[in-house]
Amino acid sequence: MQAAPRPLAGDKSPGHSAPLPWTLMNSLEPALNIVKTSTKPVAETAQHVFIEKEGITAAVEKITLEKLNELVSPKAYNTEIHYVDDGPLTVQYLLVVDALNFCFWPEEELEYEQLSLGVKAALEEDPTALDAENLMWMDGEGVRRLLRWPRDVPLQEERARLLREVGAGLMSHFGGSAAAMVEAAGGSALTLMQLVAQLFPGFRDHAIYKGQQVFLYKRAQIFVGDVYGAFRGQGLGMFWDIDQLTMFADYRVPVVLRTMGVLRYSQQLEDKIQRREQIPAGSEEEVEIRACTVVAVEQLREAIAAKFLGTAGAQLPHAIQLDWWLWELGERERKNHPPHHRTLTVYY
Ligand SMILES: Nc1nc2c(c(CN[C@H]3C=C[C@H](O)[C@@H]3O)cn2[C@@H]2O[C@H](COP(=O)(O)O)[C@@H](O)[C@H]2O)c(=O)[nH]1
Repeated sequence: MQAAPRPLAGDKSPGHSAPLPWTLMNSLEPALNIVKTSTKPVAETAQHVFIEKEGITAAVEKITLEKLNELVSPKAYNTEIHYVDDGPLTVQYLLVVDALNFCFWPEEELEYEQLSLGVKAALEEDPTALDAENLMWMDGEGVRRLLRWPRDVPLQEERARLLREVGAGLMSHFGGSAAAMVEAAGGSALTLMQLVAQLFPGFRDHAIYKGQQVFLYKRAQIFVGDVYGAFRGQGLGMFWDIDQLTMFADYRVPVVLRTMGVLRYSQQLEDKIQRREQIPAGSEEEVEIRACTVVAVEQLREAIAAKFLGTAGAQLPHAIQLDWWLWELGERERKNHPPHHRTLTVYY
């Protein structure tokens, strides 16, 4: 695999003065995939959530070559509900959306689409709406207006703080430009993931599970996946290691994997979720749900690779393309599916 181009000493790419150490770290260590490596041991010892081999086999059985081609098509990314102009403003838009892309469930009617369409409308109304210097002054009322919601949105003040954090981080490192931050990652998805998590604490989605640090980096990864999807893998969306990203550990996909028989919860956990009891952020149950979801999608991908090995015309979907399929399925079926787990958090 071609390593990311290493910035030459004194490289003066726009937005910063010296080569970024994390680019070197990731170009030297593309295998240093902290999400994959830290979620595996959780899945191996989990006591509340279990990955069912039979479920994986049954799910892959149903995937035809035609379905496979659908999963890898550029149309797999939903551009209807996003601002997409093939330019730097699309990157600014995606960073703002993914800074707010969490915890809609306390508001029954609020879904991800309200967020993506609300920010899109704000940008179409005022192209400077997402400029870093405006984000730096964002307040709770400004967030409610962004989402065009009739009342306060869940964690409204936190969402405002996270946007201020993005505005300040972009101003201090990349002249206010999210596109300059993407360019600084040198075409490496893992480098961009690390860069976002290092610059903006709100994206540093991790937990301590039985003393071990577990990285999920859901919003950092979804931002990279969204740039890849919105630019259809070209230009600013071209990442040589995009297949290193995992699925995005949210609260919708675990439900889909349960209905497919891929994930099984302990009776005790199932009862809590059925009672709509909150599962605390960082608890063993929460971390096991998220880590097992990541590992289960990796195992789905491996089983798909084995099934279609040598099949003419078959292209292996990236974990993020499997994610988009599972998430869209979960969104469509959410009224018929069992309840998702409810964790109050800024991470997903
Ligand atoms: N795993 C995964 N989680 C995702 C997404 C997206 C948006 N992606 C779309 C955009 C472009 C692509 O084409 C996708 O269609 C949102 N979420 C998460 O879901 C939850 C929201 O759920 P609900 O309350 O029902 O709206 C919340 O945690 C949110 O962060 C995804 O793609 N994957």
